[in-house]
Amino acid sequence: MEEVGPVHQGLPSTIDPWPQGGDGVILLYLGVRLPSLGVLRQYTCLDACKSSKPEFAWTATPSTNRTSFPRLDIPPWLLGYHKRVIRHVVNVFNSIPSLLSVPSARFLGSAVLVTGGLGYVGSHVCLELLKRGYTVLAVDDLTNSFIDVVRSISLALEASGFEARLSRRIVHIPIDYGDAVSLNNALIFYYQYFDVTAAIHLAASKSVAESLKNPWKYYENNVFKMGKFLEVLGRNRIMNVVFSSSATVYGALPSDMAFTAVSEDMVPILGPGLSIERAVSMADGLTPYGVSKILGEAMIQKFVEEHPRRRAVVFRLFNPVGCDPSGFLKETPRDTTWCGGGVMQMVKKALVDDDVFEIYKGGGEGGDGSCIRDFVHVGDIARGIVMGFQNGYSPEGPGERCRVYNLASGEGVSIKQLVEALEKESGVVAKVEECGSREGDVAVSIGDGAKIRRELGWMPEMGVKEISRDFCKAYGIGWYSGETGV
Ligand SMILES: O=c1ccn([C@@H]2O[C@H](COP(=O)(O)OP(=O)(O)O[C@H]3O[C@H](CO)[C@H](O)[C@H](O)[C@H]3O)[C@@H](O)[C@H]2O)c(=O)[nH]1
Repeated sequence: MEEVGPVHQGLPSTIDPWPQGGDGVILLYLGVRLPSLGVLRQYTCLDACKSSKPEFAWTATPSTNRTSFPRLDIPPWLLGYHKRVIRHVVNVFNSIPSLLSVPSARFLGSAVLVTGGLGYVGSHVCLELLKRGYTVLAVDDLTNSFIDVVRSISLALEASGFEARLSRRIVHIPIDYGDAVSLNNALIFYYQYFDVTAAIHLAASKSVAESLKNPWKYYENNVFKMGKFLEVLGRNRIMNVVFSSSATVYGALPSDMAFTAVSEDMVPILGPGLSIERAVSMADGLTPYGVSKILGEAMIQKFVEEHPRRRAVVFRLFNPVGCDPSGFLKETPRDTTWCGGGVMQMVKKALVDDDVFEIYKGGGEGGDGSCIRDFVHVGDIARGIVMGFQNGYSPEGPGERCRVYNLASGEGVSIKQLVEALEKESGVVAKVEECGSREGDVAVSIGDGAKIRRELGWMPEMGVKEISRDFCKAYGIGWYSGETGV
């Protein structure tokens, strides 16, 4: 079998592997030789480099603050011969400068593992963790994100008035969260520096429509890989887990209950007392994406049951929208067809590129003909997730070791109302067209937020106005086209 190569091997060639550090931000290269991993390349964004602390002075020296290391290129004609032996020799040569730049192992405090850490919700969660002084290990294979997000997070952190401090750092681990061997090796490596105490699992394929076309991708990415991931967490004794599930587990409600705000107990987590058949009948009209999330929740429950010290919080996210108020951090999906083509991106096309925005039919009787969603500002979502993660440690927290919460505002907003709010905030009028309903869409989705308010004290701080304002600011739409941070 082919030896496991460098972990960034599968990345598209368009990615600049050596991004430049921004103003006041130094991107640090850490190269480490691990037995089965080849040369593991990490980019560490250390705001701490600004610190005058002597133990970090080395990070700013010219030898480590460079954007590329000398590499030995293998001529193609040589590749055919004794491929593995040659690669091994080359790796040894290549690892010499890396080894010279690695600090001696020392304990730098605790860290939180965030899968999908450079994605839309993930990057905002990383920002929230950094604001609260945590070190973040962001696992992200860049299939639906870009390396530049690390820099955006740093800029947003600075813009939010948080001074760069030694205790705040984000490390990007460019691997697939379901690649158990690489993840395990990365954790073994980082345990030299950090005590990885918790994992926030956000990585997933997330399009309802795509899951109908290609269900196997959803079972693979959201279920099978998650099983391997939990096994790695168990092996590395990570006891606290937060899992982002979705409102999609509720499916569609009967028409006489269409405007009911769904509560957590309407679809409990699958377990011995609740079979999958029963769950599917409770949540009518489930899509493969919905099933993958129901199974994910069940796996988290099982993970917790297996060890008395494990705790988990499952969040059912309603529609995350908006951007960080700084304007530096926004949704930058690589896949703009499915997992990045949410409603806001579609309205943006109409506002900026003069496209026609298609309003899908839904909403039920008494509505305005468009679907109704419970939109939650992504900053509020991130704050809720971090509150849940912190509460997981708290002995005073609610007794159950695996808890489930809706991350919902409790208020329904129609798509037409959302478009109006964006038009008002930007000063641009969008061309719209009313169409038939979209396959897999539920007409109304509103979550009951009473439980999370009661137990965690979370409630959204921003509504549709702030969502529209921050979105227009981040993308420089209409009146915001001259703003900084765009
Ligand atoms: O061009 C468009 C795009 C969307 N919509 C409408 O806007 C609403 C939101 O659509 P999104 O595609 O943004 O989001 P969904 O509600 O379909 O899905 C979202 O919520 C789900 C939970 O219900 C999952 O969590 C999923 O990952 C997340 O993207 C839907 O009613 C849809 O009909 C339009 O009218 N026109």
